[in-house]
Amino acid sequence: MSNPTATSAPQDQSEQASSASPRLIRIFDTTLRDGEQSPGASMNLAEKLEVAGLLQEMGVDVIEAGFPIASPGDFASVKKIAETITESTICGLARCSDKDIDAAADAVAPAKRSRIHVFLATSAIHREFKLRMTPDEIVERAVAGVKRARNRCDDVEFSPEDACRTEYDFLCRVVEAAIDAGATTINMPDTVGYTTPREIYDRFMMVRNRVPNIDKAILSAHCHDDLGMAVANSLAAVEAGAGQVECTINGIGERAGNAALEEIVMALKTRSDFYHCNTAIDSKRLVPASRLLSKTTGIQVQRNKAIVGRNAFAHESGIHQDGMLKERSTYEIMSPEDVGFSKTDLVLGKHSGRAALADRAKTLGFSLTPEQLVAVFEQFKLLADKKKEIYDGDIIALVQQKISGSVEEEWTLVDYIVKSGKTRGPEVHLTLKHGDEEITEQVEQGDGPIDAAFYAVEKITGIEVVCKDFRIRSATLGRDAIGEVNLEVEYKGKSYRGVGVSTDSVESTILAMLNAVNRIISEKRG
Ligand SMILES: CC(=O)SCCNC(=O)CCNC(=O)[C@H](O)C(C)(C)COP(=O)(O)OP(=O)(O)OC[C@H]1O[C@@H](n2cnc3c(N)ncnc32)[C@H](O)[C@@H]1OP(=O)(O)O
Ligand SMILES: CC(C)C(=O)C(=O)O
Ligand SMILES: [Mg+2]
Repeated sequence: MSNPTATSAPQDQSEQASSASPRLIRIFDTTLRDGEQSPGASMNLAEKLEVAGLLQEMGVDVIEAGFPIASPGDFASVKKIAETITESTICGLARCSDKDIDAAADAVAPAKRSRIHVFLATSAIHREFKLRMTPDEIVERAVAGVKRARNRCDDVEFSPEDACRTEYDFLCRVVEAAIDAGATTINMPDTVGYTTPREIYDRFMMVRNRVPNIDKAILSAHCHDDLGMAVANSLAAVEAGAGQVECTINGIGERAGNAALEEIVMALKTRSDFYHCNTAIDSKRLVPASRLLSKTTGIQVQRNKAIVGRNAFAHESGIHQDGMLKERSTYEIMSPEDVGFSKTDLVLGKHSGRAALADRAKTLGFSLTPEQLVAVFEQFKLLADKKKEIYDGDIIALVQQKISGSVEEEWTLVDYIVKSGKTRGPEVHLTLKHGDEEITEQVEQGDGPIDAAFYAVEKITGIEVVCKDFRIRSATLGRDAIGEVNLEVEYKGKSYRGVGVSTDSVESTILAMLNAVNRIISEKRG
């Protein structure tokens, strides 16, 4: 069974690779079949049609629309997709059994381009324990299945299930027989996600070198993610000459899932210098497709999921943000627009630095002086220690406090303790700083903790005011949102403003009050 003409260099059987033109890798999407085998991922007909429509728009070469014998609903949806989708090949799965193959053939018949995918396990474990068949019976059954499918459709894919745990000699025997029987694509699945990149590379090369009629079929990889290597294994198969990769949106699928389509596509695109391959996929549709599938199945992707996760193009650390602002390629190997995100996200948080803060403030319409930036940054870090994420509303509040509230800080807040309850009056223990001196007062009066905080500030600073207006608003959403206090006080017939922001509304009040007091003092001094 050796092939004397085979070379050891990877080459696609469908389109000869040349150093000048990249090799086209066919994308076979099985979201609607293997993906749907994911517990909790069942979709109804309308949902499947919507997903199939997006897959077509995206440029998927083959859509495996379902397993028609599985249920009348599966049959109906494969048929409807076959009637509706015109650009992609529509494929139906079948066991090597007459009724499966006939159902698949009937379901895909209306398609402009159709494929029947027959499979039969070949590994010793599956032969012995699941199918209870001898190797000869397997070959005979595979050949009969492929022939029956080929009688109904010109495009027949055969999968020796569990190929990656099948003995080399037997795998070659089955593959050769299936191609002789009319299979045009040979898919060698890693059904249980067991193989490794180097091993699958060797297996694909071995089949290409030893199966004499291998040039009559396209080789395909179908990898599962049980050990987290589905994408790496698929790409290793491509390196070994596979011309088709089977994958799913978001990597959904049986158990730990299949190779993620978006990762395969972007790896081939981003590293075209290495793989010298491309696909027909419009990568800008990857994020919309991911979102549609999550919405349809209710299965969300994790934030740090490659390509389509919310954090895939988000940077929080100051050093990275600074690099990104100077030159994007310092920390990004792909552009977010290329996969369908609107832009890079420089998330402001406790790891951010001045460069990102200044940039965000500028985007929000504030041009900060170096001194203002230092002051806002100090407040920002204090806030970031309290809050998980800092939103634009938080930044606006902080900047406004520093810009509009900017006044020499005669009195500053050191600390406060508030006690209050339904059955007891408020009690505020407040410490303020004046020059080098720290002054503490305990106040037990007022209609509530905010009123008591007012009294405490008045008592320590000796400045008694009449409150004319007091507004508190949440600067952002969420339980940890910062509260912004804006107040207007009257002192000796004149009005003064005060602004304070904090995640604690009592602290916002004290800061706003101190801001007003400092204005009064500053005006007194002229
Ligand atoms: C690796 C994969 O992803 S393979 C695809 C897996 N997907 C699914 O199974 C989803 C849809 N499946 C179903 O709805 C059902 O399993 C059906 C309708 C296909 C079959 O249901 P049932 O007839 O009740 O059989 P059941 O599922 O219990 O067992 C599978 C039978 O198929 C046989 N079988 C498994 N693979 C093949 C094959 N490729 N060719 C022929 N027979 C096969 C098994 O040996 C078993 O036969 P047995 O009943 O004689 O022991
Ligand atoms: C049906 C086959 C291709 C399969 O899904 C697998 O082996 O994982
Ligand atoms: Mg599978």
